[in-house]
Amino acid sequence: MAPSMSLVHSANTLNILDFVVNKGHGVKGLSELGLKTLPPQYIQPPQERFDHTSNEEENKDSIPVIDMSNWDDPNVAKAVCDAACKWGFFQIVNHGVPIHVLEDVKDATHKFYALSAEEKNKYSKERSVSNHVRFGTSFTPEAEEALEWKDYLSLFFVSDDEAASLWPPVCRNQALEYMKSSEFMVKKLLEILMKGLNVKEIDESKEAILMGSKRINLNYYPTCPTPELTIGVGRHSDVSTLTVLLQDDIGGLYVRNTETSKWVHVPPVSGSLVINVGDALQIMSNGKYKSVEHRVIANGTNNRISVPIFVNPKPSDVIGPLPEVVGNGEKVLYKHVLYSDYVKHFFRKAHDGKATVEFAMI
Ligand SMILES: CC(C)(COP(=O)(O)OP(=O)(O)OC[C@H]1O[C@@H](n2cnc3c(N)ncnc32)[C@H](O)[C@@H]1OP(=O)(O)O)[C@@H](O)C(=O)NCCC(=O)NCCSC(=O)/C=C/c1ccc(O)cc1
Ligand SMILES: O=C(O)CCC(=O)C(=O)O
Ligand SMILES: [Fe+2]
Repeated sequence: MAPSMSLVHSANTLNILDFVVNKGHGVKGLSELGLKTLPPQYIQPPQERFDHTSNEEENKDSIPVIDMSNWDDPNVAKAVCDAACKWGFFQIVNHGVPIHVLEDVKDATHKFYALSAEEKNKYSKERSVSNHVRFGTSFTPEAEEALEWKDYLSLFFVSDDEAASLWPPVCRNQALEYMKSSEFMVKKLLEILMKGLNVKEIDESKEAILMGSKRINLNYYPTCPTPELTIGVGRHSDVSTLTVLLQDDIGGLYVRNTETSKWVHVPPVSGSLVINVGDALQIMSNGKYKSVEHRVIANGTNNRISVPIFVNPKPSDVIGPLPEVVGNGEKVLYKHVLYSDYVKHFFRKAHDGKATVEFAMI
């Protein structure tokens, strides 16, 4: 049901956290109230806001767009490994994931968010029948001083049967199809990246540690009354091995250039997927491949969605620099950590840029 006018007029006195978090309206519900000003809970400290006055947007740098038509082309392998070392981010086109699968999962994301607050709230942390399915808002509201202008549905994949019984029916098949059709591409990318580290083949145990678990998030960034005061997602790096990100045509994702520290926009490219290195691969590669800080700005005129697949080690895996990488006597930068401990550490605090990986530093 649409929020009543009395609710709109009493927005100043509205208990924002109750409305957004407990009642399941999310920031989407807040956006649809038509607020003219941003609730104070969302006002980010100046250093976290996007500085439109700086020349960052004029920056001519951009992350590579790599054509994957020929997986066996050595130039393609070089472009992938170079991008993973320098940027930690690249976009791929002609990647083999059918375009209709990408369109379908974007449509399904809109359909999920079009459900009533009551329906979506059945999947909230408090009500969800499983912690493998979670609808939420911001990142970790309990730990954040300022909230992020974003809602999400996070789905941890265990099996088709579990997904069939637990995942929301409006988006379940489309999310599964996107994950399944990306699998070949992910495996090929990991093969290329491993070759670049002198790891000749991905045997069963390597495959498990690189891609033993998967999580898909359906992100929704509603139109914001004063986008310059808040943020869609704060500065962070992913804790995955690799992330496959599908974004729509709105834009707003920025990546830190590791050489200049400037923020570089990742422009929407029709039919492309954004690939980024996560902390687990940075650790396994002993820092050769970079898990790079990124963030998403809030938008004053459009709703935006994105659908990342996080390809991860299994929670029960112990990760550390691979023997093939540090066998030559190079300085070992990271210790071995239980992957689920690492992920819990990430989720228990607000986004804090590149600080998460300190958990694994020697
Ligand atoms: C630690 C996990 C995630 C949960 O294990 P659990 O046994 O079910 O443990 P808990 O239910 O006690 O959850 C641990 C904490 O993580 C929180 N959490 C549990 N899933 C979630 C959840 N999807 N969302 C945000 N908190 C959660 C959860 O609320 C809880 O916080 P707290 O209550 O304060 O102890 C476990 O499934 C695990 O190790 N998974 C490994 C694979 C995995 O999910 N990897 C994460 C890839 S995600 C990634 O790279 C980036 C994600 C990201 C996401 C949002 C961003 O803005 C930016 C980035
Ligand atoms: O929405 C985006 O473009 C990026 C989202 C993101 O960084 C994440 O979910 O980890
Ligand atoms: Fe991310």
